[in-house]
Amino acid sequence: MAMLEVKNLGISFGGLRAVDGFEMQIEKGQLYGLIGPNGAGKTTVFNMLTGVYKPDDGSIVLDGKDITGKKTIDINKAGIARTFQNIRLFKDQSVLDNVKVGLHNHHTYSTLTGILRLPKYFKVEAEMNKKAMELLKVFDLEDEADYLASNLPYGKQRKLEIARALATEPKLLLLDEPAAGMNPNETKELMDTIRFVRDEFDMTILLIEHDMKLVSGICEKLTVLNFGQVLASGNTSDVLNNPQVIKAYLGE
Ligand SMILES: Nc1ncnc2c1ncn2[C@@H]1O[C@H](COP(=O)(O)OP(=O)(O)OP(=O)(O)O)[C@@H](O)[C@H]1O
Repeated sequence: MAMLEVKNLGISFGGLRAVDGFEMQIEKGQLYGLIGPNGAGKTTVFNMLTGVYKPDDGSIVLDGKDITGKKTIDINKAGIARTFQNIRLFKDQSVLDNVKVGLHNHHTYSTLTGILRLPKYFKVEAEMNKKAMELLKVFDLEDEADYLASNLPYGKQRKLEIARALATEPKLLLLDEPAAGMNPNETKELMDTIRFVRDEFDMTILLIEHDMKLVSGICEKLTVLNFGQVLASGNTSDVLNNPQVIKAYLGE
């Protein structure tokens, strides 16, 4: 069974058919890329996968469970986590607290327990601190646990965003232009991080990216969107050598 199976997905904004007849199948553990020119509909696909937009047509099945049209919070609980094109951390909170926000999906106590500081509160908090520190260690961020998120350099903020997404224990991780605004060294390090996350967490990853070096370097499969429709999909090297793809996108 595929980890993600998308069939005939479509959405319109007023008269604009932003995504039409979109299909995609991602197997467990795959590193999959969604590429295409500006305005092709890539982020709109992410927004439908994560419940930000409700699709007009089609179906989205995650690990055998139909999640089409569900709310963002329920989709996250079902197992999809994402990062954004523009980093969206809680900038005034510590690095540690940013990861703990993600952990709240699975570690909970009632509001009353929190207010009254009942024993369960301390137990759950201690567990969350331990788990969050473990995740920060994986990303080499443990020394900065008490820093404000906004004080981290750009590349580390990206890592922290990925760590926070992983804290929700997703089955599928969506990365929206993770290399945006990065210099070549930061991009190289990011590629290592993404590969590491896939291997270490046995994670399935779908990413949107314009940086062809990153795409050809780490993605095993690609889908190309053009004017809201799938132009090509398949193995990365086949897709990147497809004359239609070169004409519509790579030849720009
Ligand atoms: N909420 C909305 N209301 C109206 N139009 C929208 C909305 N969201 C997206 N669109 C339109 O849908 C089309 C696809 O946009 P989208 O942001 O998905 O493209 P993209 O492939 O992610 O582009 P980029 O690579 O520039 O990020 C665009 O024409 C965009 O203007």
